[in-house]
Order: sequence, then structure tokens, then C-alpha cells
Amino acid sequence: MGGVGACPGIDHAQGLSPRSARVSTQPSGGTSMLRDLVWGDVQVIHTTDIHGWYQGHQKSSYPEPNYSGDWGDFASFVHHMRKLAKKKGVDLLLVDSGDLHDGAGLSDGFPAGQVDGHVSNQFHARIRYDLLAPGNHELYKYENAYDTYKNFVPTAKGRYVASNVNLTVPDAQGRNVSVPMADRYIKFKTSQGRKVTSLGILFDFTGYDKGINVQPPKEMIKEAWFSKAIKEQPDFFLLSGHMPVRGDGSDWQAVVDAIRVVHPAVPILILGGHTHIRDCTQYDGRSMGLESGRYLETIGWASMNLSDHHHHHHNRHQQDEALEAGRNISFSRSYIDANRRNYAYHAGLMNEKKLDTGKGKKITHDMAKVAKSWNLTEVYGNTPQDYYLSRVPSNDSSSLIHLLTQSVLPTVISTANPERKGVANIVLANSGSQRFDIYSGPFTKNDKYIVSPFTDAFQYIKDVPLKYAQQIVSSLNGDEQAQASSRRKREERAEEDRELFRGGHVQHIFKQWQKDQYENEENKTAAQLDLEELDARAESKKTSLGYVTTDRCPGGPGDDTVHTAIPYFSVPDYVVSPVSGNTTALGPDDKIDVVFLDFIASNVIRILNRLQTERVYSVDDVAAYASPSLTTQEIYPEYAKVAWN
Ligand SMILES: O=c1ccn([C@@H]2O[C@H](COP(=O)(O)O)[C@@H](O)[C@H]2O)c(=O)[nH]1
Repeated sequence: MGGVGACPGIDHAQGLSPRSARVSTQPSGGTSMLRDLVWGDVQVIHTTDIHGWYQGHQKSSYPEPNYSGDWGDFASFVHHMRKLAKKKGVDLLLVDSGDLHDGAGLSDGFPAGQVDGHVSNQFHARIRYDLLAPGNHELYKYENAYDTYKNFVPTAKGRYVASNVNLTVPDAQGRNVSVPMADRYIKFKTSQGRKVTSLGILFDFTGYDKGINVQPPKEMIKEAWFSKAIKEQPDFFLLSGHMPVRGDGSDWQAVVDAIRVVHPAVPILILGGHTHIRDCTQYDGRSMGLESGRYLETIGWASMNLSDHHHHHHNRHQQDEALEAGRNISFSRSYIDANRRNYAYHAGLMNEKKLDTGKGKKITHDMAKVAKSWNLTEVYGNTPQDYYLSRVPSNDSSSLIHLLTQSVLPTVISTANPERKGVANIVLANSGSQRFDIYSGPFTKNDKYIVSPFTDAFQYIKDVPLKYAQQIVSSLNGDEQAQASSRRKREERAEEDRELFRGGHVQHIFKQWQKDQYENEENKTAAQLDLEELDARAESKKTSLGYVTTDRCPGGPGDDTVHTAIPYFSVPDYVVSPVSGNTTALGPDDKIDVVFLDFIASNVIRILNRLQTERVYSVDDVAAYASPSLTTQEIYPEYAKVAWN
């Protein structure tokens, strides 16, 4: 990695000038906080887990301005970088690793009758990619998978690769047949004439819909087509896949091993995804795997130098390969904060105004048009302050969970059933239903898809004695200390985590990553810094908040911007509102309504039956609560209309 330093040729003052109405605050620090990209003779720009965030992060509270670049800005960046690569006479490839939709308005806020992700996929397709692969979110619902297959894959012009995913589709005669979602593998030549073999591999995902099939990667490498695909020697393998580059649930090492049996030395570059983290590892001295975050916050950069050892026009023999296997390739990686300032800096432009291309501006403009016609810009109310998912303890007044349990649920849900008016209640929710911070300023329709995206309904069990009702949440959360102190329990937990992962769940992994970053930084603060530095850091902390990545790749820190880790406090899995109404008059045997999300109904019933033996609760005791029906997606809009206007 290049050191921290100003880029020659950048006009810092102008580089920081505010640009758009979208975000009035600039990204953290100045360009002196940026680390240079390292170019080799092959480089990749990588996106993964965009989840519908094509309009970028639009709030001005930190760290959001760091990720304020939208898809139009990214298109302009790619244009300049491709030009730069051409000038340098090197290869630059653009790769995506799936999960294009589910998570923001431009994918999920579509009008009735359309398919989730259809329109946002069309925006994705406006940038030419060299390689794409499917994610698990493309496969939860058959209609999304089919729409991707029918309407998105063809736009990739032979560069969408699905090595282990099949769909069942009607053939010309109307009979159902199982077919690969896209090419199993592809071979192509780069603009500098290098021969590339590519795969697109999804992790061992089990949560797919009917009509879809995913083959575990470890089975896939035994297929005859796989042997055929890797037989011929390319200049390098370029593999994309919705699978973390290492750790639980990562089968990349198995794929590398399978290739190494045939090609001990051919360079392998892997672009992964799924867990939403920034990460990098090397499988051997001639391969590297990069994972590039989530939500259009991070643009990954991977580069390698092949020319030191190996001219790509030469035919290689196995013997030469074996010789080369002992020689390492120099790789480099960076995690670019997705904003205009950083794009301009890395593209070597004088300032961010120089970034815009006609195509980029048109994409931004067209997205705004869609957002307007879908009412994504509709403002429900003005949020008075930031509310954080995990930046503060969950009993802090700036906690989103505190807001949810103490204000939103009591205001919107506790009073939602006119027939139960006057009957006290508690409202239970799983904290996992909450997905993102709420930042001060307008709370829009777009925000509802970001903050509380699920459409889980509120149900209730009536007449539960208060003394039992009040114990439900702590029972649901379990006794963690007892779990942690038991080895057997820990192993059970690992098994549970593996199953969660195969079903597609990753939230626990991302949270652990956030926690590690904060703890690393806290330890550093205590051990390495003197008081004066601590003061200076406290001052700069507010504006330099962001990811502080530690990975397994050489070359120093990978984040392209120097950041301070965001504080992290864990949140209990289940949370609850206070008992509604006048509680002073209530005794332990008085009966109240227990309201909860349908998503957690079976757990609530099980726990109630554990807490008491007076009666056996079952699904027959459960009824819809809110009338008209309100889902988790609607609670903030409803609250904003009442409390933030
Ligand atoms: O309908 C739903 C689906 C999921 N959740 C919550 O999400 C997590 C899983 O998140 P991943 O990112 O897939 O790991 C799940 O545990 C629930 O807490 C939900 O509330 N409603």
C-alpha cells in the first residue's frame, strides 16, 4: 500500500467543495487521510452485496457521507479508471459478487405488480461488468431468480456466471427443465491479451425457493464440466462468488486446491462476498481473495503483478509451472470508501467536479426520476437526532432499540387494537428486525426499506398473568453467561451458527466484525496512545468514523481512508416495551396482552409454556393484534407522522 499522503495534482480545497443536494456533509477528513491504490499489471474493481443502495448513502451524519457516491458517480469512476488503465497499458476488470437487491428503496420500493430488484438490476446493467455471479438474495423467491435469469443475465452479455446454481424453467415445448442459471464457466481475453478462466460460485446455500437448486461448492469441484473448464492453462483464474474469502462457510480453499492439482502456479484472483465485511486473505503465494463490504459503502480494489515471472504470450508447461509455484506474486488490495472525493482522488483527477461523465450524470438523474415516481422521496417526518443500532448501549436515549421499545412500539402498536383498549400490554420484538441507524433529518419512504425492511405482522396472546409476561423477554434472551461458560454449549452454538449461515444469515458475522474493530481500537487507545493524542483523537473521532479493517493480506492497512472505529455495543436478541397504561394498579396476577411479531411467535409460545404450567399455550391462542394490520415496515412511518412533525 502507498502511505498516507496527498495525491500530487489534487486541489484539496476544491476537492472538498460540496457538490450535490444529496449530501451536504463531506467524507471524513481531507485527502491527506487517503491511502493510494497500488497498480499492477492486472487490477480488479469489485462490488458486492449492493442490496439496492444504488442511490448511495444520502444522510449527512457520519459515517454516511463517506459512502455518498451513487451509481452514477461509480459509473464515472469506472470510466476514468478504465481510461487510466489503458494509458498505463494494464488490465482493469470490473467484477460483482451478487446480492443486488433487498435493502433499499430503489430495489424494494417498487409499485405493485413489479418484481423486486427488476428496475435496480437495470441500473446495475448500465455499467459494463467483466464478471458477475449470483447471491443468495437472488434465490429466496423464484420470481426474483427467474427475473434475474430472464432479464438481467442477458444484459451481462456472457459475463454472468453461475457455476453451481440451477433454475427449473419451461422449455420451448412448455415442459419444466432444470437448467444452469447462466454459463457454468467462461473463458475470455483481457484487453491486454491475457487469457482468463472464470467461475461464479455461490456458498453452500440451503434457503433457496422451490424451482431452484444450489450445488455445494465441494460437490461442484467433482463435476466433469469443472475438470474440463480448468484443464486449459489460462494466464490467470478470475473467480467471483457470493462466499466469504475465509472462515466458516468459505469453500474457496477447496476450489483453489482443486485448481492447484492441475495448475500449481497459475495465479488465482478471488472476489467474494456475503458477510458484508471487508476482508482479504491469501491461499498460497500465487492467489488472493478479497471481500468488499456491503451497501455500496465499499469498492474493492485488487491488483497483481504477473509480469515479474511470466509473460502471458508464452505457452507454459507443467514443469515451468511447478518451478514458478515456489515464487510468490505481489498482490495489493484496497477498500475504497464509495464517495466522489475518493473516486476523483484515485482516478487522478484535479477535483471531484472533474469526475462526472455524461453517462454518470444521466444514471443519477434517471434514478432520481424512478425514486420520485415511486414516492421514495416522500417525507413522513423530521427525525430530531440520530438513533444508532449499536453505536451506543441499548438503554441510551440515542439508541434505536431504546426509541423502538420506549417510544415507537408504545405509540404505534400498544394502542393499535381498539377492541383491547384499556387492557394493558407489552410488545416484544426481535432486535434483528432492525437493520440500520436512523439519522437526523427527513425520514423518507426510502428509509423505511433501509431501517425496518421486513413485513412481519403483530400478533398477540391475551390475558397472560403479568408475572409471567414480564419474564418472557429475559427467558427468550437466555442466560448467556451460562452458555459461555459451558464448552458443550459453545460447540452447540457453533453448529447453530453453521446452520444459520447455510440458510443465508450473516448478521451475526457482520456484528462480530464491528465489535472486533471497536475492541481493537479501544485496546490500542489504552496501550499505545498518550493523553494528548487521546484528546486529539476524541475531537477527530466524530468526523473520521468508519471501518478500520484488519485482514490477512500484506501491504499495511487496506482501508483507503484513515478512520476511527465506530463504537459497538451489543443488543439483546429480543427486546420489549414497558407495560402500557397505568401500571401502578397492576398486580402480578393481573392479566395483560402479550403482543409480538409473527416472526417470533413459536418462540414466545414455547417460552410461555416453560414459564408456567397452569395451562398449555398453542398457536390457537394467537390472534392478529394491530387493526388495520401494521407490519414492521410501517412502524417508523406511522411514528414519524405522529412524533416527528
Ligand atoms: O422476516 C424476517 C426475516 C429476518 N428477520 C431478522 O433478520 C435476521 C437474519 O438476518 P441475516 O442478515 O439474514 O442474517 C433474523 O435472525 C431476524 O432477526 C426478521 O426479523 N424478519
